[in-house]
Amino acid sequence: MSQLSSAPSTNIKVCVRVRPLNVEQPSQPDPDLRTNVTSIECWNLKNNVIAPNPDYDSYDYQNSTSEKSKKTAYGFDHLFFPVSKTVEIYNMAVKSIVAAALEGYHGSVFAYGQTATGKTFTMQGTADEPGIVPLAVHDCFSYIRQRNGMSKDREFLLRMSYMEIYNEQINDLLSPSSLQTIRIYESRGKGVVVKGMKEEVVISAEQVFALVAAGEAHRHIGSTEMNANSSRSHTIFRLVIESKAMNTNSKSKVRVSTLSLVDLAGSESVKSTHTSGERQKEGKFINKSLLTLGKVIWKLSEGSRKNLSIADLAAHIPYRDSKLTRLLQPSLGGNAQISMICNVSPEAVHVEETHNTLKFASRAKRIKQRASVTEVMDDATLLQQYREEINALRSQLTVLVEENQSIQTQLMSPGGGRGMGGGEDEEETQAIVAAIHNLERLILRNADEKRTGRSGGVGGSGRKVRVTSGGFFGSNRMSSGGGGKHPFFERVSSGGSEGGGGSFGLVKSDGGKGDKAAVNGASSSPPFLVPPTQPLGGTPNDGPSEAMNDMSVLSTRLSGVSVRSGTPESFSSSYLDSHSLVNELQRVQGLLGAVLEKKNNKRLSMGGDGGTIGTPSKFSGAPPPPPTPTLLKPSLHFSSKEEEIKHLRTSVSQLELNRKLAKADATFLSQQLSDKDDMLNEVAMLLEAVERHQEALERENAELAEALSRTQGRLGQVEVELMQVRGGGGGEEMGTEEGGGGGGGGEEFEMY
Ligand SMILES: Nc1ncnc2c1ncn2[C@@H]1O[C@H](COP(=O)(O)OP(=O)(O)OP(=O)(O)O)[C@@H](O)[C@H]1O
Repeated sequence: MSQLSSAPSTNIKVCVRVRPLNVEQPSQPDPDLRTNVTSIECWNLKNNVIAPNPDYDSYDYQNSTSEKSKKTAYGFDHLFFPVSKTVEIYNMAVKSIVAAALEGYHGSVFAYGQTATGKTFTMQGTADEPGIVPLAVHDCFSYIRQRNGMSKDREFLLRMSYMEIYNEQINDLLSPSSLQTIRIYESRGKGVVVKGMKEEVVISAEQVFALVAAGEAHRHIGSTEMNANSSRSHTIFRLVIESKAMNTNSKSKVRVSTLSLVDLAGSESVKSTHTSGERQKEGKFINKSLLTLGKVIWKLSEGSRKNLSIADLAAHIPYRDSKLTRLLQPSLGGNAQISMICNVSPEAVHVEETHNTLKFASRAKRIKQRASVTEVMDDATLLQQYREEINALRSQLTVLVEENQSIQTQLMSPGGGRGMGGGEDEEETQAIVAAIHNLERLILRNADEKRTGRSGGVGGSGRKVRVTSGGFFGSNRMSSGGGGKHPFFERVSSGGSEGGGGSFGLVKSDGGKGDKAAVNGASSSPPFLVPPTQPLGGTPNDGPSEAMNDMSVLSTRLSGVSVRSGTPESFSSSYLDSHSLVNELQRVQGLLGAVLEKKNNKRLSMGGDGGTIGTPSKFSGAPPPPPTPTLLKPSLHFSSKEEEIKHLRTSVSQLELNRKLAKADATFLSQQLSDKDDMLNEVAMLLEAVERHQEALERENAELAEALSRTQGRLGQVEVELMQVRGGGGGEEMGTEEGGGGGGGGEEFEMY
């Protein structure tokens, strides 16, 4: 693995979005709020600064807010007023991260804030106002179609996963019924690895939306007094992006990056949400993990302030204290471009929560990151595997075509049995062509306009397109709100799936027809608009023709390939545990093997010359075609029947031997595979033990550090007291953790 280029060290980009007071009837005192100044309840918003409104005179506010809070102002990279649209936030704070992710830099976007402040509204959006996730997904695909920037003349393979952390348990939203347990472990060289998460190879924005919509049906949502559709879990949508230069040899380096879009559950107090029972339990888990995230952010910001190196810092950051921070460790750990969108409510009743969010945001703003492009030269990248398989299939095709031609020539020659078997040959050849085509269509290219569709990106000038509705969110098992929480994805989902367990066209193989329908969004349900400007309407990659699709199961099974992977949160190179892919390829190869065998037999019966038939690919699950039994060769002459029978027997036993060898090979290989699995399990167990040990050591360390800092604090106090006793007084105020300082531009506010 090599780090190609490193971006300069930058601070996390932090912006704050103030939600409207009343979303049903948004009325604002000032029509031009975006760049102007306004007061909303107890807050003054001015450009990128949010400060308490000294004139706000409610009794509750005056009595419930500390004097210090009333005088603390906060400044950010961007402050979005209640009238701001999500697309503005996207353009300002997220778009560049998406572009960088496609160029090889890891990127993460978080929505953070108190419950009901609009995190999900921001991340997912509605049909009228698409959120960060749909906007980013659209941009990804349109970026690939464009022919400029660092991605010029590159080919891409994208795959997505969708997960939630609910009550400290990671759930795979793409495969909710899977028995596979998801494990996070840290491995040397690979960093934090999530094992067992399903990943779907994706080729269009619509496919991603359909998958997310399917995942939404399984997300935990519940009603609280503050939010009828409150997320009870943190959700992480992630795209893994592999890309490599086109037209270079197949072993060229592959860039691997990830784009993580995180919708955190909201912090909540039992007092305001009035939860009890299950909701209260969920709330505790949410608050606990957010507290750990707060600690991690605080320590990271302190580390950046003191200019500590990432390695020095890593040992002292309590990533392991929650699944959330563990999963986010690679993003927060330095090698990613990050945007944090902090959502707040302007209501006076939530003023203290808003202060807490703003403090969190201010700390996050101090964290420095240095992202770099990761390039790997590795067979484990899916892109590399696909390319090699395509090459192997192409070689087989060439051989097959040559074989066909020679058979045809013989058939056409006088006495050659004209017209026999032509249709079958054609069918077989096309089966391989379709298999190649199906693999090819999973690889997206930016230099092939015809293949990848038309241009136009989010916020750009392309035409709007319609996809179908047909939602199934009413069946969300946790939703108490009837209509579900996420109207955008609800609407883009095509082909409803009641009860959450049905098929979603794109992911399930249904002979290719589900694929096509879902990608095209074709259905008779009423249409609606998806995020602006994405010109879809058809498959971005023109898939194989219907005729080809129908010809053979070969051609359909490879689309929508799922990979269950030990995916790298650390974006490492050798993480693919792509059993399903390999199985699929083995199956295809098996079928091709059978095709070749059939062809061989046909040729034998015609008296062909028994030449080589293709090189089996490395995934070949079928034994190589049997050697041509020489007894049938016209050149052989036997002096007697006995001699012929003897020869026949030898040939039969030779064939039997070949079969046994092939079987032994297969057994040997599968034994090796299972040994490897056992070994991996053992290593995983060992790693877990080491991890536990490390955790214990870290806890011990943390306790010692705390004791040390208490002692130092006490020492400081003693020194101050000593100075006071001596009459020196010190004069200076002791700094708090927040540090004060700054003096808010001559006003009576202190900038946090
Ligand atoms: N900027 C906004 N404009 C219009 N409506 C908004 C805005 N922000 C939030 N809302 C509305 O407020 C309600 C609560 O928003 P949302 O569910 O997104 O909050 P949340 O922060 O995700 O809450 P939780 O943490 O409980 O899941 C929703 O009905 C949403 O549509």
